[in-house]
Amino acid sequence: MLYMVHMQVNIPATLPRSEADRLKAEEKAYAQKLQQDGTWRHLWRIAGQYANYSVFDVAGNDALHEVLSSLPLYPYMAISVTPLAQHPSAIAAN
Ligand SMILES: O=C(O)C[C@H]1C=CC(=O)O1
Repeated sequence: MLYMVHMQVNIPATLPRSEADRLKAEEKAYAQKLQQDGTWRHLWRIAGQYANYSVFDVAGNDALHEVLSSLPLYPYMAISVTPLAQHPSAIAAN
């Protein structure tokens, strides 16, 4: 199943820079692994925001929750999820 996910990152100013940098590096490595294995299909920065729109391809709600809650930056994210269905006028099979 495909899900569009909006992630807004809110790292508190009280978190030490070294810890924030470590979490960002771990997040990048994990995000790239998930892109390589096809789970994280799209990752787009929202211009002007520390936020992204992503598309995930996972088995269902529980699998999506497992992936999202495993993200290193998860404790500092506000996440919203939109399930996607096929559009009858789409010419591409997704
Ligand atoms: O930067 C972000 O949007 C948050 C998160 C998503 C991928 C990644 O590397 O960090």
